[in-house]
Amino acid sequence: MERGEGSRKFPGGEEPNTKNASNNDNSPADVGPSSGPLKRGRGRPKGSQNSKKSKQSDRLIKWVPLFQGSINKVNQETGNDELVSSLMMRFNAVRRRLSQVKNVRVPIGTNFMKVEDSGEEKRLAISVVSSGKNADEAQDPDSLIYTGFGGQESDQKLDRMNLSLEEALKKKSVVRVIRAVEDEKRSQGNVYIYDGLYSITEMWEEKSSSGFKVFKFRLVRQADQKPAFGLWKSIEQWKKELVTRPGLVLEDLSNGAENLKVSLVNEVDDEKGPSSFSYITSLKHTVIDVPPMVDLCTCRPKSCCSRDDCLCVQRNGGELPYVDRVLVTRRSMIYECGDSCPCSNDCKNKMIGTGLKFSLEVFKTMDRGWGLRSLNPIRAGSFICEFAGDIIQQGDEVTDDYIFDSSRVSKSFQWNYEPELVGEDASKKVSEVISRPAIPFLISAKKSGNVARFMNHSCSPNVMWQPISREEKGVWCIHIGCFAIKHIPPLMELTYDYGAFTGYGKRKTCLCRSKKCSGSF
Ligand SMILES: C[S@@+](CC[C@H](N)C(=O)[O-])C[C@H]1O[C@@H](n2cnc3c(N)ncnc32)[C@H](O)[C@@H]1O
Repeated sequence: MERGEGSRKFPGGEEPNTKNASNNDNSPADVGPSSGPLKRGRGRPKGSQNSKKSKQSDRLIKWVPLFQGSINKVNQETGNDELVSSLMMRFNAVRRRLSQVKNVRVPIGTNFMKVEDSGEEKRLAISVVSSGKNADEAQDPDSLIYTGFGGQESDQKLDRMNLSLEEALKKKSVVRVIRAVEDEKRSQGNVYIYDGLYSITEMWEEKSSSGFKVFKFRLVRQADQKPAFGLWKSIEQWKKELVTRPGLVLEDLSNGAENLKVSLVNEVDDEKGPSSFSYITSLKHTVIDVPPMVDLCTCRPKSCCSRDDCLCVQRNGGELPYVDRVLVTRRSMIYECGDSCPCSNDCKNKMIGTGLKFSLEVFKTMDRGWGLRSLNPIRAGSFICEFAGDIIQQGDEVTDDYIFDSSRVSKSFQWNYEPELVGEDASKKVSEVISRPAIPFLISAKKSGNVARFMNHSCSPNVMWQPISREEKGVWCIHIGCFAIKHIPPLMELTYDYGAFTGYGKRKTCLCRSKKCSGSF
């Protein structure tokens, strides 16, 4: 049944393509990107256990003008992709912050609009969010049988949502469908996929397992739409049996070096793989953090990772950089617990060296050689991989295509949350500017490297890099961690901004196809 499933919690942020339904009768609107989130949900009693959250929402309403301040009138009218993307990033930063305080709900149900019909006002269903919990809904990518609304302990009535779905059937109008799949990374979570337009082709009544009348609606996906939910279903199958993946060249490019297989796929031409290199999982030579730090974390195993006890966490301004394995604040340097810290490997302040979290795929692009993507959806802020390779000494001649240069300046973007938007002290703001290290460092992944060497450049990237320092055998060493800037759906190419050309290597013409492409990198 759909009812009650809206209370599923999503710590750590929103899912790719998640929609929040306004006018949703089923579950209270909450913090989310659409018009719904800032209102208190209808039917939620004042002074209930949600009142704390309502206060938080009220605080948000107060600060909305600040949020909108940077959008000029023309853009408010027309919008544009870049602006929407940047707004979503700011919104998600606030959401990440609020998720640290309280979990976030995604409503399940139907969205409707009011229409005039022969002088009568009617409700017409326009979108449906399916939980996928009902056996009929879970499997078929081209259709689903949707259960109507009503209590589980009485007959459903032909009113409100059920009436709006019946109206869409009568009018032969389309509904937008959002379908859920289980989030394999979080036992309590779902990922919501926008699956395009469906028609309601049939409606009937039947008895539920508890003996009450329920309405059922058959929804059929309209033809000639790109697969969305269907693609996720195919990916589920490939992950179970990699050999079924079309274009598979190699099951594991890392040859067992990584904790998860890195598949190699070519659906474009006959090339059998990239030129050879040694697969390593971390930086071969370490870069010593300057100035060297001598203090090591002294916390005891059980108390490690907390704000007060852990010296490493205190170096991060007293805040844990990761919450639920998601990077919550980007800084010039993040200090992780290291070799001499007494904490275990699942310490909340350790990310580097903990292995891949997503099934990654190196694939042949149409025109930029090989690229990298994931078979799993990736939440904004998730750690993707380290940039592994050899450290190039200053003064060495650098000519290869696999250079990571920390002195390149990338386009700035707003990723950290803005304290004033959640009513917090503005002085808590952490600068977005990743200050360039005193001695810039260069990594070459030409001879030795990992999956990061396949990440192509984009002027509108979905991955960012973050310097991370941790103690290894008594010295503090810098690593480069790659994190998702946005929620990234499966099979979307992972790209980062290489930054402005500094003279190392060759300047190249950019083929990223972003609307904001600067032409070269
Ligand atoms: C670090 S490698 C990335 C992996 C590479 N595509 C491969 O096949 O091994 C960087 C090189 O990829 C190509 N490349 C990356 N991003 C590109 C872009 N936006 N436009 C054109 N070529 C790109 C360029 O040849 C660049 O020197």
